Amino acid sequence: MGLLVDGKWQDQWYDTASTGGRFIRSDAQFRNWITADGRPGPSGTGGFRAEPGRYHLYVSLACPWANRTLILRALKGLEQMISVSVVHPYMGENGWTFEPGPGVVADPVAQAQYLYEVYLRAQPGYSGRVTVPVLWDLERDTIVSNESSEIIRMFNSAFDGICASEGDYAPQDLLPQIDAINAEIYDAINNGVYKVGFATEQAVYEQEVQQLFAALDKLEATLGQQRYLLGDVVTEADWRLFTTLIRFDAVYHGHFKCNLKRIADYPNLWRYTRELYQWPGVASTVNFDHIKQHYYRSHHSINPNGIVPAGPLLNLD
Ligand SMILES: N[C@@H](CCC(=O)N[C@@H](CS)C(=O)NCC(=O)O)C(=O)O
Repeated sequence: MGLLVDGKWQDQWYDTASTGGRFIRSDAQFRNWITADGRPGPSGTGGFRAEPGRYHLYVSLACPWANRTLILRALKGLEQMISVSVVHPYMGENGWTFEPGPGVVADPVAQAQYLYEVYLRAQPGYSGRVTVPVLWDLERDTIVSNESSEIIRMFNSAFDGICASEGDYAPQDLLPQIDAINAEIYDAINNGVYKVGFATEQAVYEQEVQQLFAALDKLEATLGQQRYLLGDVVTEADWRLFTTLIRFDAVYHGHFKCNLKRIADYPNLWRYTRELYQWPGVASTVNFDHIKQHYYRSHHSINPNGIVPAGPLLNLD
C-alpha cells in the first residue's frame, strides 16, 4: 500500500510511529456533489448535474466504505444509470489495481492498471491516499467525490427527478438524529475496527477495543427495544452500520483482533445484520471472497504469511 506525493506513487504503510501507535484516518480530498440541477452542494464546486450514464463508480468489494455506495445505488435503482468498476481484492505495493481476477471489473475510462492513475487523470499533482470509493464524471473527465458518506447522500436524492426508485434514507426531519448517530458509530465502530486493527501499541489497542465493544453493547440494547437504529424505519445510519457488521465476524474478529465477542454472539445485532443482508439487492453487494482475500493478504504487518482462514461459517439466511 502507498500514497501519491506530488503525483508520484510511493509505497508506504500507515505511519503510526509518529502518532503513538494510533491509526489516524486522513480526510478525503474530492468533495463535490452531484445535484438535481447542477448547483453546488454543501462543499466543492457546481456543474455536476444528475444525468443517466454520466457517472462511474470505482469500488472495492472488500471495502466497507465502498459497500455503502453500492447499497444505496442498489436501493435507489441506479444500476443502469451509474456504471461500476471493481478493483482486485489484493492491495499491494501499487495500492488498488485492476489486475484481472474473479469479480474484478476493468476501468472503462482510461483502461488504468492502477487506481492511482485515475486520481492522476483528475489531478496530475495529487498528494494523498488513493482510496475507494471514487465517483467519476465521464463528461468532465474528473473525480466528483471520494467520500463515501457524501456519495450516499447524493445517491439518496439527486437522481429522484430522473426515475430513481422511491425511498428516502435521510429524510429532512430525521437528519439531526441520523447525523448524530452516524458520528458516534463512525468513531467507535466503522473507524473503530480500524483503530483497533492498525494499533501498534498494546495500550492503544486495549483502549480502542474497549471503546468498540462498549459501543456494540449499547447498540445491542437499543436494538432490543426497536427494529432499526432510529425506530421503525430503516435509514442511512443502518446501512452505514451494516457494512461494518457484515464484515465483523469474517475479518475484524480475527484479523483485526476485535475478539471480545462475535456479532453472532449478540442476538439483536445478529438478527439486525441478517435482516439487512436479506433486503432485496443488498446481498449481491457483499462478496466474502473479496473481503477475506483483501484483509488477510494485504496487511503484511498484521498477517505476514498472508494465509486466508477457511472460516467462519456464517448463516445469513
Ligand atoms: N473517507 C473515505 C475512506 C475510504 C477508505 O479509506 N477506503 C479504503 C478501503 S476500505 C482505502 O481505499 N484505503 C487505501 C489507503 O488508505 O491507501 C470514505 O469513506 O470514502
